[in-house]
Amino acid sequence: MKITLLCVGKLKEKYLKQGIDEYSKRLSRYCKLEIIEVADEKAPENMSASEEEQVKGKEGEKLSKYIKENTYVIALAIDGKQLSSEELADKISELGVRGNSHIVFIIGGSLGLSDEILKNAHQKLSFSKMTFPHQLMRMILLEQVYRGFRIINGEPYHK
Ligand SMILES: C[S@@+](CC[C@H](N)C(=O)[O-])C[C@H]1O[C@@H](n2cnc3c(N)ncnc32)[C@H](O)[C@@H]1O
Repeated sequence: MKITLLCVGKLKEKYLKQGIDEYSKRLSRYCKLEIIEVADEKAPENMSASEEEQVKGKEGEKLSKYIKENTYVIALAIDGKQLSSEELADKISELGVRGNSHIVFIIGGSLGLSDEILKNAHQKLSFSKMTFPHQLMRMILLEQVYRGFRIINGEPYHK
């Protein structure tokens, strides 16, 4: 199975880089992992709502270039559907069985994802009602995907 993380913005924090490297290494046993970053647009304070939409739209266009056919697209969104770790594992497993062996997770930038990206995704996934910084979200997602593969394979993992 191939897993792509499609992200707006660069990963800058060293401590997060270390965590992401660790989970990428662990995941290499289970899937082919690819992390793609697209540049974020400048988003100064005090932008109007329409300016914010423009920023998200431009970022969305950059993301779209990397969304290929025959992939299952999961957009991370606060108002998406919440899943337990077991349910995420089931989803990954089900997609693998159905032959959708390429999942693309999309993480937005500081303003979130464009309506277009959210509308076209197969699923919107929420990790809670709280807002996480996009760089941290990347690591949390990788940990949950790793946990998912451990669950699928019936392998022990700390509770
Ligand atoms: C800083 S957040 C964006 C906040 C923005 N105000 C919004 O409502 O989307 C950056 C990205 O991280 C992801 N994210 C942050 N918190 C999340 C959560 N609780 N569940 C799912 N994704 C989340 C989303 O992809 C979001 O676009």
